[in-house]
Amino acid sequence: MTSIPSLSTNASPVLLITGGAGFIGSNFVRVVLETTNATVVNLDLLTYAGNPKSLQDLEASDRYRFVQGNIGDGTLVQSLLREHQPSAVINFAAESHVDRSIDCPDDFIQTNVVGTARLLQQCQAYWESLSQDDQRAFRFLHVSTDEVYGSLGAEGYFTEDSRYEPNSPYSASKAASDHLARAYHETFGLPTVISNCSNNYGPYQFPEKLIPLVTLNAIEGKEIPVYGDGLNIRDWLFVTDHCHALLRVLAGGRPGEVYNIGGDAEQKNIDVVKTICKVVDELCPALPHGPSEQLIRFVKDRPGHDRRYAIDASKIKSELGWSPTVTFEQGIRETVRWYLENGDWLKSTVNDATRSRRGLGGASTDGATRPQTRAADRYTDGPIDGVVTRPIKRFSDSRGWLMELFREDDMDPDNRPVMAYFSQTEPGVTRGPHEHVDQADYFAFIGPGDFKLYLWDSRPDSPTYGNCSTIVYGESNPAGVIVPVGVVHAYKNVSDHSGWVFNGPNRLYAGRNRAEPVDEIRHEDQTNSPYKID
Ligand SMILES: Cc1cn([C@H]2C[C@H](O)[C@@H](COP(=O)(O)OP(=O)(O)O[C@H]3O[C@H](C)C(=O)[C@H](O)[C@H]3O)O2)c(=O)[nH]c1=O
Repeated sequence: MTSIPSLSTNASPVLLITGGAGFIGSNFVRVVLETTNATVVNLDLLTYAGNPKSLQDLEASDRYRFVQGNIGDGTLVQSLLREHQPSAVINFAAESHVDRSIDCPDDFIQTNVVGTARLLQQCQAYWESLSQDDQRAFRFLHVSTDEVYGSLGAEGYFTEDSRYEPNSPYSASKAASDHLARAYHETFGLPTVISNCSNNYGPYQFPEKLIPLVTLNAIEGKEIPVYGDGLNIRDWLFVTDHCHALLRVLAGGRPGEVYNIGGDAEQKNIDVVKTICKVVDELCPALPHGPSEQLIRFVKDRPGHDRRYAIDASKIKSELGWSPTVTFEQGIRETVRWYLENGDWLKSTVNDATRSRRGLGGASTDGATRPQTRAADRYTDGPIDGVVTRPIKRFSDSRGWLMELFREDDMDPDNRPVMAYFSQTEPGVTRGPHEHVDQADYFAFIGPGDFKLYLWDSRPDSPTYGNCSTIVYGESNPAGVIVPVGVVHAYKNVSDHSGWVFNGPNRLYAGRNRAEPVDEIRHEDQTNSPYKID
């Protein structure tokens, strides 16, 4: 049993673990409860990558307490510290996916930089309130990444003395948080320790990262995106090996020090992908799509893609007696098997937010004024936020009847039609999937007959990102529809007659002679696009 220092006020150690519902955090909580006598308070905001199901089986334990909340919430953190009197705070809470940080850096700055700063501030105040003995026992362990060191060439390794050269918004935000943890030690004496690890893999990893994403796509027969030439190198660390290393750092790491944690398992990405494909084929011989390797697609490279990461872990090995125990081959097999056996966990994860994918059928990202839409890897049936359906109203008097599609005063001013056109659609004809770039699309299917409307939510910031739905409109369901910017849509005439579609844009063609297009309609014409309906 690993021995972790406790405070004089507690019989056994109490750990405040932040981000404990995420991938590494949840594995760490499990390892702590299994191999120590510590009690865990898990503070996690439950963003898209945090899943309470990862720890559901531990909920009954009297050594485990879950609190939903933000590390940046000073009042909450202060009350947790006062109430539980932890002997250590282990900070896993972070936004961690490089691709997301490229698409949307703000959350990374907010959580990783501002959040860590606020957490440190509260920990500092708490630490100052402790007795001298308890101050000596206390640790703030900041869990970080080797990406802060930038990219290696073909030779060499990252050591604890390597220069910080972060290349992505993610690694820059982690670098900033490392500097803050270091500064709190240097300036205020808070006993902070920083660990920088290589790429983790194993159970409970959100399927946006390479290994779970490839595993799932191979199982489901979906294309497997490999960025660039596939020759980038990562050092792979099995997650439980990492957790045991962190326990050693907690028990014996010296305040103000940095420990690099690596798996001694350098692999080219393409080799990782091929190994996963082989293991999937072997464990699932009956898959209909044949050798999984045929799903591999080389796609556009990640911007600023670091070429190689490799860690020299000799400090933690010699000082704290830790070494990785799981080989890459064993770890991959165990991971693939876990994903095959844990469909329920996966469903609970990917229903809320789906795996990100750069390069496969994604909408182009070259225009700064365009919305940041991105094709999800997988779409699941579900409602789509912001799509509005309005019944078509029919009014009549002695002069005849009138159909009203949209009423100006119950529409958003941005969507009020200023022009209109009708188009005719033949039976069986599909209008190609497209999205509008700067204004909502609103239309009504007039009939005769029915049209099937297909919708895909491709807005990464949307609460229903990754959902798709189909709705039949027209004769059997007379309605007008408003489709927000960034929701890809297509429609197909499913009736036996030609039918009419009314479209009411507010400024599709503006200017003299209506010749100048204002809104841009972007068609999904990439061969790998998931937006296919025939
Ligand atoms: C998702 C994906 C990735 N890749 C490539 C990009 C990388 O060269 C490699 C691994 O990518 P991933 O996004 O899984 O991980 P890294 O960008 O190396 O970063 C990871 O390891 C460090 C230490 C952290 O600190 C990050 O939090 C963690 O996400 O595969 C592809 O080729 N295709 C894909 O679909």
